[in-house]
Amino acid sequence: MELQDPGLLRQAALVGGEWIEANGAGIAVTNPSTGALIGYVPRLGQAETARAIAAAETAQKLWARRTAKDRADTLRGWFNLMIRHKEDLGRILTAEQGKPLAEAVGEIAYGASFIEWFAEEARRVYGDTIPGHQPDKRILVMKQPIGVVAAITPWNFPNAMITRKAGPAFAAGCAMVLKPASQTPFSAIALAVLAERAGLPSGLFSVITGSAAQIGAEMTANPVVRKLTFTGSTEIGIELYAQSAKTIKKLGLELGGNAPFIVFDDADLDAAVEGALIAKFRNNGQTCVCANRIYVQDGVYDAFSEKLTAAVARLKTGDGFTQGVNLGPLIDQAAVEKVKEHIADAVAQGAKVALGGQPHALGGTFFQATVLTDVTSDMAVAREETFGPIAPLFRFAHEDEVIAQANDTEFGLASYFYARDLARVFRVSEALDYGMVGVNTGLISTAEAPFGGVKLSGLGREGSHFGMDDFIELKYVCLGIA
Ligand SMILES: NC(=O)C1=CN([C@@H]2O[C@H](COP(=O)(O)OP(=O)(O)OC[C@H]3O[C@@H](n4cnc5c(N)ncnc54)[C@H](O)[C@@H]3O)[C@@H](O)[C@H]2O)C=CC1
Ligand SMILES: O=C(O)[C@H](O)CS(=O)(=O)O
Repeated sequence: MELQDPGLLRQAALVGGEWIEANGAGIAVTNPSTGALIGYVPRLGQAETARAIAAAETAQKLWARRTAKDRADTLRGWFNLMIRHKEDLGRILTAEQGKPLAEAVGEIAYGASFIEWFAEEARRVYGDTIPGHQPDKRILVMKQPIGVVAAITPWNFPNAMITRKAGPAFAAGCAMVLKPASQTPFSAIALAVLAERAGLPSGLFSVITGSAAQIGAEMTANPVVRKLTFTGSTEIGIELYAQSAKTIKKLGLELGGNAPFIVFDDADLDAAVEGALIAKFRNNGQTCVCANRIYVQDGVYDAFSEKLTAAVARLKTGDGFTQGVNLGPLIDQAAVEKVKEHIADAVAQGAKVALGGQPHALGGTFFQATVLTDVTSDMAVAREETFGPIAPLFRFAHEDEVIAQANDTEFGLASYFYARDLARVFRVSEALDYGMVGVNTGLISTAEAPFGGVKLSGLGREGSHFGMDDFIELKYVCLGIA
């Protein structure tokens, strides 16, 4: 891989301030576009995780004693390095995850924005004084870092899902032990290389590669870990939630989604098509906030369907390093099988393939961008998160009908709708049972806003000033001044 700074691609893990080299063994990391070997990372487990947690406990105490300004300055230095190296970080990300290079570099900027945002938030963690309940009492409320944080992150945003956690954690004065996804560890390792260069103290940030079950077991059982923050499937989130019960950890869970995307009769159709393209096809449909179900009101169904199909037909699928490619490969063969199953199930129940529907001629894990029409709520694609490039169109007649359909899921992460009537905008925003609502936009994720869901989509919020709270404990001090 051609990098301006080859030192960013390290075949090693960072354990308590010490680099453990893979030395040509361990977990092989391959390019999902070509199958080519990128390199190896060490196959570590419980012992190394325990060592990293112990080092984090020591480093965190010293880090928390620094001034907020000092922590902010270090984080800003990390941000500056991420931006300076964003092309290299993007190339590493495209190589191991597959998304088009422009989109990968965009993720680096998005990921860096969390470090920038929380460098600023670090200096605004304010406590409270409250009028005493007795003449000789004074009440203080202190905000202190929760301590050692364990983080487990997914392959689909191998940079931003880490910084969305590391930013507030380090800003608050915490330490972090991270297990990245085995498919995309090099993006995490490159972040650790830059964190060291930025002056993050040794042991404060560890990146452990290896057995997810063993590493996760230590993270959830070790009482030194006071918070676990996880982004990934609901299935694994539930497992980790249960594993954390015995040590009563604070949990941050960013889990699966099943986002509805609703187009009302009064929508701006061209804007709705543009919004549907980004909400559905960003990262080739491999995001938890992707539009999973597209509901179109009767009066505009045919026009919207025609416009969307024409726009999707213009999307180019291919290797993320090829100029002009919009959609990369799916992450693995299992993802391809799930897309095929959803299409086969829908067609068997009466849906029609308006575009695509087949594995791409490029082979491997490339799949045609697909538009399905006449989709109904009985089909698997309506109930399960596809995590791939299928745009299923559902027809509806009335507002209350589509709200009921949109909310008929155990997930509650992102939702979207296009309408111009102001009363409708408020009615529908309030009625959708989701953590996030995009109105007349298909792209809502930003460091300034609280990202997160309800129901089986998780717990807590990441980003915005709310994002600091998840890494802070409140301490009530009752002062007797008699
Ligand atoms: N809500 C959100 O922000 C996001 C949700 N997701 C969801 O995750 C799924 C796709 O991402 P994946 O990475 O395949 O999810 P996944 O849940 O299989 O893996 C996520 C992370 O958990 C680790 N992991 C897996 N089993 C584990 C165990 N037993 N103990 C400890 N760690 C374990 C994996 O190695 C990876 O690092 C989709 O359902 C998607 O919706 C993915 C990204 C963001
Ligand atoms: O992992 C994901 O899907 C991200 O949470 C989506 S986003 O934050 O990049 O929108």
